[in-house]
Amino acid sequence: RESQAKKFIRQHMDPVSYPNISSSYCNQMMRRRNMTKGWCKPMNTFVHEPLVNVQAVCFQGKVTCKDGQSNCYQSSSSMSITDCRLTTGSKYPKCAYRTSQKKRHIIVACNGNPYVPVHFDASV
Ligand SMILES: Nc1ncnc2c1ncn2[C@@H]1O[C@H](C(=O)NS(=O)(=O)C[C@H]2[C@@H](O)[C@H](n3ccc(=O)[nH]c3=O)O[C@@H]2CO)[C@@H](O)[C@H]1O
Repeated sequence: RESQAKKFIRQHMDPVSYPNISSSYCNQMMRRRNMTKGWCKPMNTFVHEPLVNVQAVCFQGKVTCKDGQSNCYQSSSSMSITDCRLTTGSKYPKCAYRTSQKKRHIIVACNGNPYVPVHFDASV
């Protein structure tokens, strides 16, 4: 069984493939990281920073999560991310994504011991 921490890494970490992000990056990565099985995940962000830098966010600016919980943290610096958003005409099992590269502060939820990211809440 996949831990929440491992799931976060699978779904949101891609430290290596910045900056030559092509327009097909999301179509490839959403499949490769298993987010197009059974359904097309509507929205997903990949973070192009070293894992240790993203893990450090759990000890940065405390903010309220979208779900009202208080275990969310906003990165003090902006990070290179790629947002993958399902296109309107997309029909399962053909999951077609728009790839957009951004520099944003990320907001993650953290849990457990060690206290690590377990959920990607938003970017600002
Ligand atoms: N406070 C918490 N503390 C601890 N755990 C918490 C907490 N909150 C949720 N979980 C857990 O996380 C799990 C999970 O998958 N939540 S999810 O909302 O569906 C994820 C969103 C995100 O993947 C993606 N998205 C969204 C925006 C964006 O910019 N970038 C971007 O990628 O879209 C998804 C839907 O929005 C779930 O098991 C829930 O229990």
